[in-house]
Amino acid sequence: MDNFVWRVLPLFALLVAFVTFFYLQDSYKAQFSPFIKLPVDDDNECSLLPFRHYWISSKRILTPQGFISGSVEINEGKIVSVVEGYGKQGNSRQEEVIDYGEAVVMPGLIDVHVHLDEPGRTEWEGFVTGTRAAAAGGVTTVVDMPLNNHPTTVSKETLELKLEAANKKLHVDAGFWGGLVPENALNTSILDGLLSAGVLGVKSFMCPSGINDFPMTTIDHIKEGLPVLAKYKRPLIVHAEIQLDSESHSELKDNRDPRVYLTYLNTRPPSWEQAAIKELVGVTKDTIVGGPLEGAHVHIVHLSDSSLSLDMIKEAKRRGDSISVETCSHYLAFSSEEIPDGDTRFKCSPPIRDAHNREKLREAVLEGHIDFLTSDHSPTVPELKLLEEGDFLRAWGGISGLQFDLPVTWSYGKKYGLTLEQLSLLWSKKPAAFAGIESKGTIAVGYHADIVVWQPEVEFDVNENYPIFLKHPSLSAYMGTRLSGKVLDTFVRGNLVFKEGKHASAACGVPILAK
Ligand SMILES: NC(=O)N[C@H]1NC(=O)NC1=O
Ligand SMILES: [Zn+2]
Ligand SMILES: [Zn+2]
Repeated sequence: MDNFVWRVLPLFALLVAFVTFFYLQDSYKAQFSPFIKLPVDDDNECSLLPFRHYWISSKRILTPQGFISGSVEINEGKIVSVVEGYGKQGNSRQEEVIDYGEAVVMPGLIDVHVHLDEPGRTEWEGFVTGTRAAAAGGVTTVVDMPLNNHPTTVSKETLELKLEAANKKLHVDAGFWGGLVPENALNTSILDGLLSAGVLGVKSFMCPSGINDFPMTTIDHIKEGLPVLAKYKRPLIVHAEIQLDSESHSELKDNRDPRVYLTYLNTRPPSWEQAAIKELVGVTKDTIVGGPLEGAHVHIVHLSDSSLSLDMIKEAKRRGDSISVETCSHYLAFSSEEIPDGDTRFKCSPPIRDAHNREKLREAVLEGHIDFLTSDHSPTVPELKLLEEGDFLRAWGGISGLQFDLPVTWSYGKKYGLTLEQLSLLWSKKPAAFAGIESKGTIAVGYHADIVVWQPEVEFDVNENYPIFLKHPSLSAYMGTRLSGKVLDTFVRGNLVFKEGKHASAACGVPILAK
């Protein structure tokens, strides 16, 4: 008997030591250890805060009922109470209250249109740089596009590659769009597999995408895909341009200077957007309640043309089609007249059009005809932007903007009458509802504590000294501009992931998969 005790006792002691060690490790990591209450060393940590239960207080907190002065109580990543009255935090301990004074506390931005290009083209962007820049800009969720990465995300297997590539690299949360291409449109079991695997919807191009393994779809391919999407109640998002090579454009070709922006602008007239949208609204009429495509939804990405294209979308909405539309920061900020010769940072498709078009687009935003805003962050390597040659015709089309979503749309928006309340709906609540991630985008009880704290009145210059966290800061379309709206701190599910220029060292964003 004695013998037995002496044999078992050391083993038992060893087991207790092991269990205690791992318990302490884990609870230390998760920051709710009952033993350790000291501020954590932030190396390898998700949050720059030492606690999981705390209060954020401010005189300007944006809630669904408007601005309040008060505090938001956060516990384990969620908002557990919103209390009116500045300085009243119930029975909180002083050190667990972060007081932001006059700074605005707002839902984090949700940018549902970014190309982070991983796997396969990390030299263009990548999950680490892209999501660090997002966090620095107050963007707490991104939804990544199925192309510019290689292979493109067009099947269950390629989505798995993307998820593998994103593992431990996300500094904010990320959802993923799949791609609708002829192959999976004509073999809907592949499309079914992609949707079952959790993409939030699928994206297609009605013109060449610029990426070889992402071929364009015609309206017939789209008609094949929509019933499958209807079954899952997930949107089809469309790059709506159809290449029309009219004679007047071929005449222009002989005599054109590729360094002049107008040369490029003339190659992609509004009629391209109009042709695509005309075909799309011919299909969305069947999405009305009781129609043969009920449950399907079509979303038009990056609308640039604010004339006939917008009229057709408005008319389709009026008759009850399930259709929505986004525009991007750069179409609201810039006009073709201002783009300097050779400055290919501003090349994108559809192109940035003239100031009159921009005014009408801004009006449409104010009047609620544009459902939400995105960046269409689509960078590349400097060599493909051909900045030296300044050749608008051959340069990569895509604008780098992700880090500046908030200050750009605010700086220009406030000049044409956009309010902070409208801005927040356009960047948080509406894109959350659209992408089916409704646990996000609002400061109210039960929602994820995804929050940006910023100072709308503070101006700053975007120059070589400004910390841009993207892979290629020099490609930023906002380099050289003065903007209003300084982001102080960013919280993702309660983790303080960015504070006054510094990131939490661990990447604790999670992939968002549709069920
Ligand atoms: N492939 C890709 O990212 N294309 C994007 N770039 C752009 O300017 N418009 C787009 O659709
Ligand atoms: Zn596009
Ligand atoms: Zn895009």
